[in-house]
Amino acid sequence: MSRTMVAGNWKMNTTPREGHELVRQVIDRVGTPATKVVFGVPAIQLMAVQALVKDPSGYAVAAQNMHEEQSGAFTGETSAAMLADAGIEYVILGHSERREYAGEDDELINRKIVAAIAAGLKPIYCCGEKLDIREAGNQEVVVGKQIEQALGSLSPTQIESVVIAYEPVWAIGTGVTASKEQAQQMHNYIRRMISNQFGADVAEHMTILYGGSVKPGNAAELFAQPDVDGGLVGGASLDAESFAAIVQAV
Ligand SMILES: O=C(CO)COP(=O)(O)O
Repeated sequence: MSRTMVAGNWKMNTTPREGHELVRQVIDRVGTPATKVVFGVPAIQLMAVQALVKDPSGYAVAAQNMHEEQSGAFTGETSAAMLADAGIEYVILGHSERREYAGEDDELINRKIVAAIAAGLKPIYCCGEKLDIREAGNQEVVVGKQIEQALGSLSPTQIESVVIAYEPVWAIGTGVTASKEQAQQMHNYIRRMISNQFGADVAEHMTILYGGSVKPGNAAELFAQPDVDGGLVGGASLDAESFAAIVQAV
């Protein structure tokens, strides 16, 4: 099975009407994709977009967050079971914006990942270093620690549901992308880490996405790296033409 994927993370953008039009235009342009294509949409659009992507095959929907508890008095929150029952396949967890603005850390993200997998969802786990860490050359130590805390407790069966997205914080929304060498080096480090802990077969099948200013102009060279299996795309996923071009770059 191919491990490639292009996922859009719309963040807090698009009204339901705009989202509907965006998905329709992407499907119009791409048709049946040669890679898995995922729309990470605002909560209010999950079910409508899920209904839109049933046909043609190759598309799926991701939530952008969920709560770690199964149910209860958590006003405003969404549970893993709710997402799974709505037919949602993926959930983005640990995005740097949630770490920054909602104070999420890898201990909490680990609990969310475990809850997501238990409900049958596939977590897209985001990790990545800030600029000062990169400048000090400590990116592998920091990303390694994030992955250890968030994924280290998983069983070999649980880890098979996980997609990892490496998103250097300094590249998100800045227009500055990691070079293909920087991306490949970190992705290879992550794959070796997964191999050491969970075995070569798990590592070989794991989808590791790059995120951070992916655009039609840089997608092909990033995705051509042996350990870069596709992208998690923010700004460029909001434009059907750009997103379709990135999908076609895989
Ligand atoms: O955060 C991102 C995807 O989750 C990346 O965002 P940009 O593609 O806008 O840099």
